[in-house]
Amino acid sequence: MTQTAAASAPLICPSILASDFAKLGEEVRALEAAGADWIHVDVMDGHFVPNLTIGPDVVKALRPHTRLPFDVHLMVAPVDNWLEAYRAAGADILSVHPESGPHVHRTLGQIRQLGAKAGLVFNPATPLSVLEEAVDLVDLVLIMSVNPGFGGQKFIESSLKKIERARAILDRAGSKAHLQVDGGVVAANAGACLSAGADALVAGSFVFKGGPDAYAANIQALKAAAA
Ligand SMILES: O=C(CO)[C@@H](O)[C@H](O)COP(=O)(O)O
Ligand SMILES: [Fe+2]
Repeated sequence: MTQTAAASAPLICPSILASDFAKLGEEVRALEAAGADWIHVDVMDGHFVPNLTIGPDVVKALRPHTRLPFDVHLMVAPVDNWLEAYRAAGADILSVHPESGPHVHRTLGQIRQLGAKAGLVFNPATPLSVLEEAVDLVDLVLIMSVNPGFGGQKFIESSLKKIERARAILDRAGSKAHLQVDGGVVAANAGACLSAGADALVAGSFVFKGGPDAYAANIQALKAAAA
């Protein structure tokens, strides 16, 4: 098992999909105050995944509420025509699925040309062979530990082996890309994700449970998993 990236404190990336949508600005401010590292924004188009969520205008409206990076997970197909709008709205990281367009190599290049960090996302049944071909083009690899579309799902255990395999590919290539896990992440499996080689954890339901007064403790519980 490789430990390269997991040795330091993990990046905690709360997914605002689990927040109170009537108070999004407040929620983002509360997450920053509670010690979040990135704000994970799940963009769903009702086509690539069976849910519909956050457009670029919402990202733009949230931008003044925090200095934390916006980590935008695009579950949209075709995705290319949306990159510029989300970048202009204030996205710092734009992550795309290989299935969301015919030319993922070009898409990743476009994201970097826009001045954003480029992320590549792997669904549970998507093989990592694409990463072998695109490793030099990515700043972030996201392993989905649920099938995308909804928060609150159960962590798929076989994701741990996939995190290990992704870590091996990144290390072999000498890549400094972040390795992020998304879906069903809770304190009880966070340590295993980090031991497998992840350095960034997305968590929605776990961070938001208990309301704003509990955010700091919930984030701390995930960070403590690194120990
Ligand atoms: O991308 C997705 C789901 O498609 C995720 O970011 C979830 O929104 C994470 O929520 P939890 O599984 O932690 O509740
Ligand atoms: Fe996500």
